[in-house]
Amino acid sequence: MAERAQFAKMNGLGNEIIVADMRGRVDHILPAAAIALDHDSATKFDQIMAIHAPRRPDTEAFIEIINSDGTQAQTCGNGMRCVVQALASETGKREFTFETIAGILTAHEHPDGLISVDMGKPRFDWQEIPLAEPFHDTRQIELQIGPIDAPVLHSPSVASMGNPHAIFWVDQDVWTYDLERFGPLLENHPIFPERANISIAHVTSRNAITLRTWERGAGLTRACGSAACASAVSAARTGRTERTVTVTVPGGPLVIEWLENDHVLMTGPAEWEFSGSFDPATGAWQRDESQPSQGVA
Ligand SMILES: N[C@H](CCC[C@H](N)C(=O)O)C(=O)O
Repeated sequence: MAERAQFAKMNGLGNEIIVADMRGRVDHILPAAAIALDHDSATKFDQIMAIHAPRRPDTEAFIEIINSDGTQAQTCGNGMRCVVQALASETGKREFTFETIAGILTAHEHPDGLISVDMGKPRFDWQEIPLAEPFHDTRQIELQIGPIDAPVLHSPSVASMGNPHAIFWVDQDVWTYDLERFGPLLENHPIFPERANISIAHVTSRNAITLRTWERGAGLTRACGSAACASAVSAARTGRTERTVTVTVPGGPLVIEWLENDHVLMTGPAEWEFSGSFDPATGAWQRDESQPSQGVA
């Protein structure tokens, strides 16, 4: 059995996050441990954010992101806010620079407790999303689901926020679509060689979008920060909205700003639930006896 690591169960607008403290260790959280934690109702999660010691001197930490099916993700906006809240309460710092497998991210905590994450630049090139075949205009690609002559969802915009996203635009309430049924089919469609996060987006004004997401490797979630970013930039780029929008996901609102320097800034809350320790090899865990701090260590 590996030595136990500390974790905090948190959420970002209902996106279920485990922030795990893997600093000072050489092991990594195994897929089997992630799957075991997800199968326990108390620790059921959408992503684990594993904080490892920095690999680069200009960063606070290297963050590994693990979906509930044990696969890795390149980015997780809601999870990054949880990491910031955990480290801010541990260190008193408010500004952070992190490394993920997708690159460098910066984030800061505001005095009111909301957290902004600079999610980097969106990418729209079909090879970078990636798609399996060339589409020169990714504002709208040929893909549909449902009867051929009356598709239920069709012509999504596609974008990468480090991870792949497809956004289907609808003009009715997003809850009227059976995303639980269509999500897995679209996530695994051959057009997406690395699978994709699948969202349904309803633009309700020049500054507002309502969004539901079926996440790659995690299924239906109450919030997906990178999908909120991908839908905001895709809405602006197709002329549907301005560059600053409130994206309301099932868990609540996120403010997304597509800045002049092409970076996408996401602002929203994070919430601490409880802490414990776990075995990164098996997922066996226990709750801390006392719950004094809101940090992760
Ligand atoms: N919940 C995350 C996204 C996780 C992405 C993951 N499902 C993948 O790309 O595999 C977010 O807030 O951005």
